[in-house]
Amino acid sequence: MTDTPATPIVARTRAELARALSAQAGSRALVMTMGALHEGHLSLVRRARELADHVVVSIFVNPAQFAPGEDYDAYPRTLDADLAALRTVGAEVVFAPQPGEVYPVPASFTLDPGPIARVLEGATRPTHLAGVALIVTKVINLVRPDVALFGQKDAQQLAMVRLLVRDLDLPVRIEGVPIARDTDGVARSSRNQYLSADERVRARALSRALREGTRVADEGGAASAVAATARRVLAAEPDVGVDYVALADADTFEVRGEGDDAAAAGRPAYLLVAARVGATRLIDNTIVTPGGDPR
Ligand SMILES: Nc1ncnc2c1ncn2[C@@H]1O[C@H](COP(=O)(O)OP(=O)(O)OP(=O)(O)O)[C@@H](O)[C@H]1O
Ligand SMILES: CC(C)(CO)[C@@H](O)C(=O)[O-]
Ligand code: BAL
Repeated sequence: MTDTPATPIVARTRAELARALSAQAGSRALVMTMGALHEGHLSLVRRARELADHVVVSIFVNPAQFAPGEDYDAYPRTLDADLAALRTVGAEVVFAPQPGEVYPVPASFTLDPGPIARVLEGATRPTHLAGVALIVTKVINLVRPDVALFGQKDAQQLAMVRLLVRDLDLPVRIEGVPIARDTDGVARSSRNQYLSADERVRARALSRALREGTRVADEGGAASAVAATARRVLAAEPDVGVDYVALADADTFEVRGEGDDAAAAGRPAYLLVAARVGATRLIDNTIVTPGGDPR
């Protein structure tokens, strides 16, 4: 008998979700997304299938994590194509609610992730990670997974989710999944759809900056030299506006400043970049281990 993956069951309400979950026995993995699925998302689902008997994917463009003026309305919504893609990787249940189902009354309760929400992504998007924390908590409570998977592309989000689970004792294991890249090095991202052909070429500067920074670290360069090299690569690309280039400790996500070279030497750190290519804001990162050479 051939095992043809079925089209996932789509639950649009909490009641439909509860019904779909009640039919599952065994362990369950959750992959949360905002849809417009690409190979990065599918790699999370494939890994989820290795880790649990059942996989639930949420598709929800979460208004709470967008500030006024950001791209909440423009964000691509492609549910039919998403379901077809999920069929190929064997996700069984898709939770795809409308905002009114998830936030049924004007919500009064908020979550403050603390200092991690105020640096880097949080400096540019001050309410973003609080909005992510809220939806992650809610969907984990609704789905009750054994394991939830998040991409390392959103490294700060992953670090924040680990803190959330630790601090609030959420009964779930968090698994990070490596960044999926296109053949030109660009990290897969739903927002890549916004790029013109010319901008798409310019977007390569982000991963190039990470590669150059990694080279400097591998040659023994100190954290400040690694960051300066990545910054130079981005500055050389026309029409690319840098929000930040930074290093953050891989364990604590403590952001390394000027003068932290000695503390950063020999410790794995995220080298993180955020930049606007035309009107599209992209992020990327890699892990480096800076040395002690200030250059
Ligand atoms: N290239 C990628 N590699 C690994 N994980 C990814 C990648 N892109 C997204 N993810 C992960 O998929 C999950 C859902 O992300 P999301 O739906 O926001 O996709 P996205 O492509 O990051 O979208 P956006 O362009 O809005 O940032 C997150 O855990 C995110 O880190
Ligand atoms: C985790 C998430 C699905 C919450 O809306 C979102 O922030 C994302 O797609 O990374
Ligand atoms: N992947 C992060 C979701 C956001 O930018 O809102």
